[in-house]
Parts: sequence; structure tokens; C-alpha cells
Amino acid sequence: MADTPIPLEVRNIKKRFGDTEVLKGLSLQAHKGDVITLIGASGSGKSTFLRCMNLLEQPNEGDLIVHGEEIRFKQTRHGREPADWKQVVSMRAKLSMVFQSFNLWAHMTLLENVIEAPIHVLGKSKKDAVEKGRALLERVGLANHADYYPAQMSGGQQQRGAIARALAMDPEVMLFDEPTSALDPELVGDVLKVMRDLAEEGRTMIVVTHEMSFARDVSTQVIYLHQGVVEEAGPPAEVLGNPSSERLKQFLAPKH
Ligand SMILES: Nc1ncnc2c1ncn2[C@@H]1O[C@H](COP(=O)(O)OP(=O)(O)OP(=O)(O)O)[C@@H](O)[C@H]1O
Repeated sequence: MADTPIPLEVRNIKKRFGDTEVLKGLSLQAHKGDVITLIGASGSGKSTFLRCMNLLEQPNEGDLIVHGEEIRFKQTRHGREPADWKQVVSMRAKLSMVFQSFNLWAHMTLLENVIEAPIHVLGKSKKDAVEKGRALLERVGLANHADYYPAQMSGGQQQRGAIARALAMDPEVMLFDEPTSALDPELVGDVLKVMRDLAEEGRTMIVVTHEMSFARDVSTQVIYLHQGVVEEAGPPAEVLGNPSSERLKQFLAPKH
């Protein structure tokens, strides 16, 4: 039997904004069931790295291989661009992203938000999309909110709704960009609980986070970035429990 392709491989990504190189050759491999957390000080490049993975930012150099398929690029006078945007659309369907602040469509109900992409991107029937959408809303504790508009929901509910929407694509990998940092503290726990459950189920996830307890308890791998370089990476017990870099020790030290 042929080997199942790795859900996501990123090789030697470099990204410049103007003259500043903010990612200096970053790589990772997300195998099935991996939960990779990206940690580091503000401005170290975590979000840019994540956004390069689904081409919300265009890396200047480096390769992306999604479920065994390499993304093709071309050089234009504006720089490097994907050679085939259709390939990007199908690749993004495999890499669902949950953003920092709830990016549900304001003019649609929660259920409409969840079924939109399965119908229009994956070509599912409305009946199937609704059935699956309702099951996903139940999963994230929002079975009674299907007909609510985002403005009628708390930040935590919207964020759990955004997770249901991402799950509706049945992605290979879920990308999370600081999913709890815009929430009031009392709402953080519910969202982290949903993410912990997903990890336990074996979902492949890459998570930019400042939640060290999540990184410690849930990750299979922690990557500590400093100024666009991987300073330390490995299992949480090593990277967080026994860091070798002085900088990482300082980063982890309790702040008063
Ligand atoms: N669109 C952009 N144009 C110019 N510079 C940018 C842009 N996006 C990010 N940067 C710069 O790239 C660097 C990395 O930013 P990034 O948001 O990836 O860091 P981060 O580690 O996610 O930070 P935080 O924890 O504060 O979100 C920063 O110096 C930032 O100012």
C-alpha cells in the first residue's frame, strides 16, 4: 500500500517586507495528528509564518507541499506568485484557518456561515451541508445558536462557530492564529476546550499561541521563533520543560 502523504510540509520559507527579512528560512513537517504550536515574542514572525502556509502572505522563497502536492510558483514583475490560483483554492480547502478575531460573515446566520464553503467550494448538496453543519455546531456547544447572527453571539461563541466552520471543510490541517487572544479571559477556556478535544481526536493542527499551558499540555511539538529563525524546537517537555536557549528561558520566565 502506498504511503499516505504528509498533510503539510513547509521547506525553507523566506519572507521579506520591503528590505526586512522577517522569515529567514523556516521549515516544518506536520504529520497526521501532530499539534504544532508556534511560540515567540511579539514580532518574531509567528503569524507571518502561518499565513505563508496557506498563501495569505506570499513567501519570497521556499516550498509548500500539501498532502503530497507541491504548490507551483512563478516569477512575475511583482515578485513570486502562485502559478495557478485554482491550485491555491483547492489547497486552502485542505488548510482551514481560524483567525484571531472571529471572522464569521456578519450578514449570515451561524449555520449559513458553516455551510457556505462546503456548498460553494466542495460542491456538497445543501441537505448534506446542513446535516453536517448542525452536527458540528453541536460538537462545539452551539446547537441552539444555528439561527443567530454573529452580532448576537459572544466572542467565545463566535470563535467556536469559526472552528465549526473550519471543520466543515474536513481539512487536512487546521491553522489557528492566536485564536483566544482577542477574547475576554472568561471565554478563553471554552475555546481551548474545543481545541483540546480536536487534538485528542487526532486532528492535525498548527497553532500560533501565547497560551503556554495549551502549548505544554496539548502540543506534540513546540517551535520557538526568534526574529524569523527557529531558535528551539521539539517536544514540549524538552522545549518548555528544559530549554537550552537563554532567550527562551527568559521568554518563559513568569512576568510580574
Ligand atoms: N504586511 C506587513 N507589512 C510589513 N511588515 C509586516 C507585515 N506583516 C508583518 N510585518 C512585520 O513582520 C514581523 C513579524 O510579524 P508577525 O505578525 O508575523 O509577528 P508575530 O510573532 O505573529 O507577532 P504577535 O505575537 O505580536 O502577533 C513584524 O516586525 C511585523 O511588523
